[in-house]
Amino acid sequence: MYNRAILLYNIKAGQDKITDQLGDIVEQLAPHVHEFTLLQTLEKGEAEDVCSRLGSEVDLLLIFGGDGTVHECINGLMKVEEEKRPKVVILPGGTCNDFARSLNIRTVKESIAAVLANHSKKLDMGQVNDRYFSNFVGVGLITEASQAKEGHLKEKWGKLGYIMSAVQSLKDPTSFSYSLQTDTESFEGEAVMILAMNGHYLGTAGLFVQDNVMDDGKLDLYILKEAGFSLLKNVYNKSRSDTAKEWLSQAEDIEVFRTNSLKLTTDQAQLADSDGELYLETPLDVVIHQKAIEWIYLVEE
Ligand SMILES: Nc1ncnc2c1ncn2[C@@H]1O[C@H](COP(=O)(O)OP(=O)(O)OP(=O)(O)O)[C@@H](O)[C@H]1O
Repeated sequence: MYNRAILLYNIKAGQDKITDQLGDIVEQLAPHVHEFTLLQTLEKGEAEDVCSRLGSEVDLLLIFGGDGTVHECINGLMKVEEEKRPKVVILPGGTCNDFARSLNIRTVKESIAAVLANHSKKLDMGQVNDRYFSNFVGVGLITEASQAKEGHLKEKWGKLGYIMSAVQSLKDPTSFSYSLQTDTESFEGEAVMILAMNGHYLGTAGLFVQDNVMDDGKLDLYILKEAGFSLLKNVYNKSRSDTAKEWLSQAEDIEVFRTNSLKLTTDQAQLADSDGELYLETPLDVVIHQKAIEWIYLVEE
C-alpha cells in the first residue's frame, strides 16, 4: 500500500485522449493508495516544478505523458534529496514513450500491471550541463528528427513512422567537426550525429549494445559518421517491431563506447537534443548519476 501518490498527466502528449483513461487507471490503482492526487500539468515547466516541490512528500509518482513530460519530471525529482525521491512509474501517453520502452512498458495496461506486480529498480540518470535526462542527449541528425516530430510528419505518419520518415527524407545530413573527451579517451573528427544514451530506445527503435544495463553508471556513446547514415536508415526501416537488436555488430561507420562521462565541443555551436527536447547547445558536459531514481518496470515473460 502506498501512503501518498500523485498521478501527474499531460493532456497535450501523444494522440490518444489522456483524460478518457484516467477513470480506469484510478479505479484499478486506488485500492493500493491511501491518498491519491490527480494533477494536470497545464504548461511547460509546471511538471518540473510540481516534482521538485512535492516529490519528497509522496511515495509514488505516476507520470502520464510522453518522453517530454518524463524529462520535466526527472528534472524536478533530481532536485529532491536522493533518499526522499518517490518511486516512479510511466503511463505511456506520448508519441514514442522511449524511456517507458526501456522499462518494458508499452501500454497503460502494462503500467498498471507493473504497479500491481511492484518490481522496481534504481536506475542511472544523465546530466548534461545543468539539466538532467532519462533517455539520451545528442547533437546532429537527432535534432532534425525531433524537429520533424513536432511538425506535420507527426500527423501524417502517426505514432511509429515519423522518425523513420524524417531520417529517410534527409538526403545529405550535415556533418560537423567535434572534439570529444571521455573518462579514458579523446577523439576528434567529423560526424553527422553524436548520441549519449542512457535508455535503450530512440524513436521507438531499439539500440542495444552488449551489457548496456541502466544501473552501472555508464552511458552508451554513439558516434555516427556520414558513411554510417545509410546503415541508420536501414535500422529505422527494420525497427518498427523493435527487432533491430543485432544491427550494431555490423556497423563499421558507427562507433560505440561505454563511458562514465563526456565533454563534447563542436567547431560551431550545435543545438542539442535531450529526451526529444531542444533547448541546449554545445559545448556539452555530460555525467551520469548512478542509481538515482527508483523506477517501476515490467518483468518480461
Ligand atoms: N509541463 C507541461 N505541461 C503541459 N504541456 C506540456 C508540458 N511540457 C510539455 N508540454 C507540451 O506537451 C507536448 C509534448 O508532450 P510529451 O513530449 O510528453 O509527449 P509527446 O511529444 O507526444 O511524446 P514523446 O516525447 O514520447 O515522443 C508538447 O506539445 C509540449 O509543448
